[in-house]
Amino acid sequence: MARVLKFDDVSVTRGNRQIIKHLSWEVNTGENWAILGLNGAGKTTMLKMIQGDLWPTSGRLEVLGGVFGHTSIPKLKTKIGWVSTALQDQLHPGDRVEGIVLSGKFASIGIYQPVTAADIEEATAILTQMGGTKLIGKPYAVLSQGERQLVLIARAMMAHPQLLILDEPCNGLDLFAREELLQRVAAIAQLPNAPALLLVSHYTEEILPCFKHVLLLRQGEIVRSGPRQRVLTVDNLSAFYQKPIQTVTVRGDRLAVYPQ
Ligand SMILES: Nc1ncnc2c1ncn2[C@@H]1O[C@H](COP(=O)(O)OP(=O)(O)OP(=O)(O)O)[C@@H](O)[C@H]1O
Repeated sequence: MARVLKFDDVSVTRGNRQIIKHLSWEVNTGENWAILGLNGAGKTTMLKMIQGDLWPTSGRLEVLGGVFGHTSIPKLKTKIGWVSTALQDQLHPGDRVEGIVLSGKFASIGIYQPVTAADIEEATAILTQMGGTKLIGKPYAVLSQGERQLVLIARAMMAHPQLLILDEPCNGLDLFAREELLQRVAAIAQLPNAPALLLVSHYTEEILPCFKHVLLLRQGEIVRSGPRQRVLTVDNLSAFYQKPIQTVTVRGDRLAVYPQ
């Protein structure tokens, strides 16, 4: 497949307000993108569209080779991994970690289909690979925020996704849990059959070097998009936030941004 997704003049209207405005954007195979935007910019709306939970009011949207209106959304969902605190809210508190990971195979909340011994083996292997062996057997409700995010990533990987959406995955994580989670994301990017990664974050320092493309979204419109070196400049970011900012480069290629 040559490309992962393509927004072509996509708009979303709610009431008399356009919350996504004539958005055109393309993610090609092999690209990982980060999306930055202040609260209310329309990031969640974009992600909901990509997963087929919300349809464009106008325009054309293509995700993993399927054009909305001509493709099966339930089938599409099985190819997309989704990690977000919104998904955490939908999980059943009493479900055990291994069951949650297994449910990723069916893109369901809970398991309603037969599970094979190979499935169980794979879920255990994924959890082990991610350093989550100690979580096996624990109910979801008792997990820390960092552990919950780890389980969601493992769940997403269970489906062998072609696209992995990370919607503010570091929300609520302490300093060390955040770095740990980011390193897991970096490891996923290195996998031979790595999914395309789409990260939504409020913090530029979470944009790991594996995210070589960045989109800046403001009030439903793309302000800038393209290779990170061209987008993440002091001038662009000051113009984007409409406030003077200063930047500090941390941990190699990661950029921390502060108001001046
Ligand atoms: N169903 C809806 N009806 C009316 N307005 C909506 C609806 N859904 C979203 N909006 C509005 O659209 C705008 C974009 O919302 P969205 O949740 O996509 O922003 P966001 O960039 O994800 O914000 P945040 O960073 O706070 O999560 C917001 O102003 C929101 O109030």
